[in-house]
Amino acid sequence: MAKLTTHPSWHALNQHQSDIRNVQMRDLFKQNAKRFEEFSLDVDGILLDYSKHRITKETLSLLFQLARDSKIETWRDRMFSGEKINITENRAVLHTALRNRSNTPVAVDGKDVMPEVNAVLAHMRTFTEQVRNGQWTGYTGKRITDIVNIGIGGSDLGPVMACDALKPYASPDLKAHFVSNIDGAHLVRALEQCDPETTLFIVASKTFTTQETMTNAHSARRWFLAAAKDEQHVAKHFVALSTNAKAVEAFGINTDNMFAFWDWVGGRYSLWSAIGLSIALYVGMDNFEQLLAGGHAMDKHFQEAQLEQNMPVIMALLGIWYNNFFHVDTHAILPYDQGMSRFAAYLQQADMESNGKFICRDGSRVSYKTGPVIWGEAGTNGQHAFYQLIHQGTQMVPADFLMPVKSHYQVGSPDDQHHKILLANFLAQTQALMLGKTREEARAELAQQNMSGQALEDLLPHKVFEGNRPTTSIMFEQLTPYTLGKLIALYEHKIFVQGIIWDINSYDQWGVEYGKQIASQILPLLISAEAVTSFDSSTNGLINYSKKNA
Ligand SMILES: O=P(O)(O)OC[C@H]1O[C@](O)(CO)[C@@H](O)[C@@H]1O
Repeated sequence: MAKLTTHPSWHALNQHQSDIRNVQMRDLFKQNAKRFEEFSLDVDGILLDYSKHRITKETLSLLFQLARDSKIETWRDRMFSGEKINITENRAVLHTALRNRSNTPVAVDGKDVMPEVNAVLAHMRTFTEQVRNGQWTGYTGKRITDIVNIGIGGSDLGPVMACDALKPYASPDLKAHFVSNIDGAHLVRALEQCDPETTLFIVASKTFTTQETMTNAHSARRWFLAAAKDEQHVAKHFVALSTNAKAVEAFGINTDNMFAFWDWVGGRYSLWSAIGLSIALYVGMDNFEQLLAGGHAMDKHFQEAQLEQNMPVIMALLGIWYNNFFHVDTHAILPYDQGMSRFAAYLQQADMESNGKFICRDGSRVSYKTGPVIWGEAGTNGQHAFYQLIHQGTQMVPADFLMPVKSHYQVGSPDDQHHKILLANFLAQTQALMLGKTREEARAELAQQNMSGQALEDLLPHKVFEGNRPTTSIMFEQLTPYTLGKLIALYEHKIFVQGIIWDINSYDQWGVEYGKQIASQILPLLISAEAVTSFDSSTNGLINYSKKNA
């Protein structure tokens, strides 16, 4: 593939950026009453408003050309067809097969994976129904009341986020806990709320070797056996979600109670697989399948819509526009829905572990910026924390605002004031960020408040908002399992498109390994009594301080 920066569209975008960088969005809205209609898209109940961006029709057409120069459509088809596009691990990238509700054949190494996918889904259905209807009991015959998912990264963040988001669909008889951190506090605090007789542990690990997960799982097993006494009872209380049957067996979990998935499912793309078992237990298998159906609907849109009407492509290109042509460093995810309060954390892994890379697919170093820092918080909490910087800070922070029109929670009657206030804030923020407040407007406002003279002049500069700060608004009717599935898949494909344009492999994560390697060298040294001198002086000093004060 030709180097990104040599594409004519790249040069044209650089030139175009210098032509329009001072254009004000407020003027673009004044000049074109149809700006919203022209820069928004409604796909199967998800509305994407990208009119509050520093773009014109020309910007978009250059960006679409860049996507075409990067052969997005070809790469997309290669991914969906099961080609091994994860070149450093020689693996296909097929999380889309997990939610392939059309059940069309998808081949890896010439073999259709759909029968296996469907078999695991059927296993999940049988098991979740047994647990939820009380047929599956603990070792004393009591029904399961608590599930504890033990996993980390992709084996945790997706299930945590989805269970939180879909709480209105949850069974009132089942509480879900998530333990990820190796800090013992995480496990202890979860176990404090559980009874060994009625707790089911789900050990979720693709590799079944991850230090945090295996240590937590062994400690949970000890906690359980301290009460249950007999190893045979483990079978009723521990199930595994993994690709590694040998390690599952070695842990002592019957492989009948193992829910499999495959190496072509990346950890951060795995909530659609058996890793979603905690979601299926919590909200029921029908709802889990709705989540899959939503993901599949977005897959079809991504595959079938032309680039100009393609939601993930548009979002990816807007990200490229700011990242590579305005040189911004971050991207905020701001859901106005309390249930989505873990959505930014989920996308942090999905995006940053995928696109935080400086090496091109051919092994050379990139000469442009790749993935931004992803962060965020649920509205309106974020407003009272970091929005100040988004409004008046010195750096541009493009942000996605997400909001359901209807809430699951009606508070107060006759009309739900909470949700209306939330909606008003959502709408106000994006408008304020776009419009800003000019010196003249601020002056008039202060005068109206009876300020004048030097006092007014002193305060005036602090009251000015430059505006022109870009936001995307994503609205949908209600946060249902189907809609959540669509939203997650939307972001997954956005990440894919950006990775292809940046010419990096979005599906490995070698960067995570290095820290793990060093931790394994340090661990034995923490146990010995001798002072450590083998590392740099800072690391030696910190190790020796911790030993002295242990
Ligand atoms: O499911 P596993 O194998 O325990 O891995 C957990 C996580 O660790 C990582 O490899 C690195 O954080 C992630 O990609 C993965 O989601």
